[in-house]
Amino acid sequence: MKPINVGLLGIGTVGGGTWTVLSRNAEEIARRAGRPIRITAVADRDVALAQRVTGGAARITADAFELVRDPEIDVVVELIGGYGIAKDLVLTAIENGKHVVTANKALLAVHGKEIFAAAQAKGVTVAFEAAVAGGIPIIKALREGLSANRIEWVAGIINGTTNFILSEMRDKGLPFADVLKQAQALGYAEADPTFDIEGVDAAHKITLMSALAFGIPVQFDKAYVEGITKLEATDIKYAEQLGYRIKLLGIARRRQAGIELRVHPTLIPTKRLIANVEGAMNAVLVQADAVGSTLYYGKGAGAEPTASAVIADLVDITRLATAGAEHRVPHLAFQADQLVDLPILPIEEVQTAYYLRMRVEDKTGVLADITRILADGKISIDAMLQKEPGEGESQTDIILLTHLAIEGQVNAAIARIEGLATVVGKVTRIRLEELN
Ligand SMILES: NC(=O)c1ccc[n+]([C@@H]2O[C@H](COP(=O)([O-])OP(=O)(O)OC[C@H]3O[C@@H](n4cnc5c(N)ncnc54)[C@H](O)[C@@H]3O)[C@@H](O)[C@H]2O)c1
Ligand SMILES: N[C@@H](CCO)C(=O)O
Ligand code: NA
Repeated sequence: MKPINVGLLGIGTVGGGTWTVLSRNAEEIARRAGRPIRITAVADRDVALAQRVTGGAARITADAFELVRDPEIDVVVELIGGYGIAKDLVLTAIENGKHVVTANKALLAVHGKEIFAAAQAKGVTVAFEAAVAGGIPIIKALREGLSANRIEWVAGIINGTTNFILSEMRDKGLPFADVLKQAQALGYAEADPTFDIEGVDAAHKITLMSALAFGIPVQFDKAYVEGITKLEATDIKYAEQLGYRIKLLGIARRRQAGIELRVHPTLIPTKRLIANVEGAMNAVLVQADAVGSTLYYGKGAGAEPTASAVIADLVDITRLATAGAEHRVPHLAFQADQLVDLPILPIEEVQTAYYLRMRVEDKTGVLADITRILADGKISIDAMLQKEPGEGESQTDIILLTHLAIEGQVNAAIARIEGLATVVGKVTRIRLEELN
């Protein structure tokens, strides 16, 4: 049968992996897709790299625009990254009637509305399994596998770089900067690693999952984003003593008043499976009304795991090209004219539990003052850890875990606690999710 012709934009980490896996498993992939899938042309500004990887088995160009307009190309795979040129390339490919596969979560989280609308109007597909949790088929699960359910929440460890950093810091006591360098060398980190460590990459991914889970538009600008750069080793240690691990979690949760969409370091009970996801591994936990909770685990970054998702999308598109466009699955799980505009709740209205650490003068009555302030704010305490002052010290740490509370009220209580003469400096506040 006539092969489907793929034009590959960018042959770096993921592009290289895609080339390798597609070459290695060509026969088996063709048996699944119904037709051979061939990368016939590659555009990379590093022409020498493209020649090295392909060994002359594809046409190479430095001009990506030439490739997205090439009438011989059926599907464009965009693996350049970023919101810049990638956006123009994807829109031009769509305009030229080509299906698109991309791993670019930044592009879709920020410009998804425009890109999906353009694809819908043109009758082509933009597939993005690789954009969320790399090789884990979470897009397919949310879009197809769980389509009977009312999804309540999605929570995931969806950035390999930060999970790798947190694991290595905890287990080996290695400094942050060294571990970040390792993550970059292993090909996990984004071109700009601040996207990883400041939580932006995870926010791109949870934004996409929130659209798929709740049938809302893609709204990255409304996500609350907090990374791991301010996390202190002391809190990782105290959390362990209380039976929790700290993970950078992306959370999308349905509430009465709207949707919570947030990324931040989070205490999770160590006994939960997801708390034991270590290194560059990713995991996504989905709570839905009929099936209950389901957990998806695997490699969220790296050349071949990400290529696995890119190629699965290529297989879907190849089958679709044969079967006819009427078999298309909606990009965001819900029909394009059925999206609802549920508000994204501001972070002050979010409801979660909290870990609070404060340094206090070791005097009687301190704890009573603190608990009174919390009670005034309708914040109840679930657990407490009070350290003995060190030899010759007059100050000590108090760590409190709260039950569910409204963030705005917790912030107000923290301000009052910090105003107490017996409380030294700032209160450290980390959110906590029981995930049950
Ligand atoms: N690396 C991962 O583990 C991973 C996982 C999931 C998703 N992603 C996403 O996949 C995409 C690619 O990431 P990567 O890690 O493979 O990046 P990379 O930097 O390794 O590869 C990008 C390639 O694009 C080429 N390129 C850059 N600008 C170009 C231009 N204007 N024209 C032509 N070629 C150009 C570069 O020369 C390079 O070879 C990004 O969107 C990234 O977020 C990466
Ligand atoms: N930089 C990303 C790549 C996968 O999307 C991560 O570390 O998870
Ligand atoms: Na995926």
